[in-house]
Amino acid sequence: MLDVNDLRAGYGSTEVLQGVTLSVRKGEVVSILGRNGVGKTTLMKALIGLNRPWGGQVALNGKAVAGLAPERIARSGLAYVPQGRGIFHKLSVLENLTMGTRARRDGSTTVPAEIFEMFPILAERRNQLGGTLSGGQQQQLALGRALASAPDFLLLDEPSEGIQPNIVQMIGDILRRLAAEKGLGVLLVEQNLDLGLSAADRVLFMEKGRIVHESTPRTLEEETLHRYLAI
Ligand SMILES: Nc1ncnc2c1ncn2[C@@H]1O[C@H](COP(=O)(O)OP(=O)(O)OP(=O)(O)O)[C@@H](O)[C@H]1O
Repeated sequence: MLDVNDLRAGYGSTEVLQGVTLSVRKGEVVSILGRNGVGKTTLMKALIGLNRPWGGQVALNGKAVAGLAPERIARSGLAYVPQGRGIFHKLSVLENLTMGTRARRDGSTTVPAEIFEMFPILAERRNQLGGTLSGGQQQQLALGRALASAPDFLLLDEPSEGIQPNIVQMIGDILRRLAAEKGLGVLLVEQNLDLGLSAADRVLFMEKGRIVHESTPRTLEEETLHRYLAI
């Protein structure tokens, strides 16, 4: 579903992504783990078009999307939950969710009812300003907004950052469900090993702008965590 080949990107004259190659199948959850600064966020931004790739290919459902504007990539079915959530603080919960529908391919601007079923707190607080929600509620809003675009594929950058363990677990359960029931492909960048391992079918380790190791959560060896995460 998502095929990335030899992707390169950076800032100024510094190449951060030095040839990332990976693929994620329909219905699969893949985690990317790696130390601070190895390029995980840069990878997310290059995939969604916020950083223009310097080279390489990105294909979504077989369609080449590298170098397209973020809006066009979003309309191709890729949704992004950024690090820090990126919600609109001065807009209501419902308005935030409606922003997500802008990337829908069917032109609908109605927030799907299933988003409120998945996140009951968003239904309860639909008229409240985004900025007044707690961190965990904002993270649910960011995920709900991404899902409002009815994507085929979801990118998440550290969704567990700064939120309570019970919400982290809820997000992990939802990602698994979306993959299993809707066939969504999910690529997740995480520092939180619990979420990164419990939600994933496969785990990729990143170092110096490349994917250097792959494992399944079940077969992962402690030595690998030590080597790539210094744990
Ligand atoms: N806007 C920017 N301009 C210049 N350099 C940047 C910019 N953003 C990131 N970098 C640099 O690119 C490298 C990779 O950063 P990136 O944020 O992708 O890493 P990361 O693996 O996501 O780390 P973290 O877990 O800390 O978010 C780092 O050396 C960082 O300092």
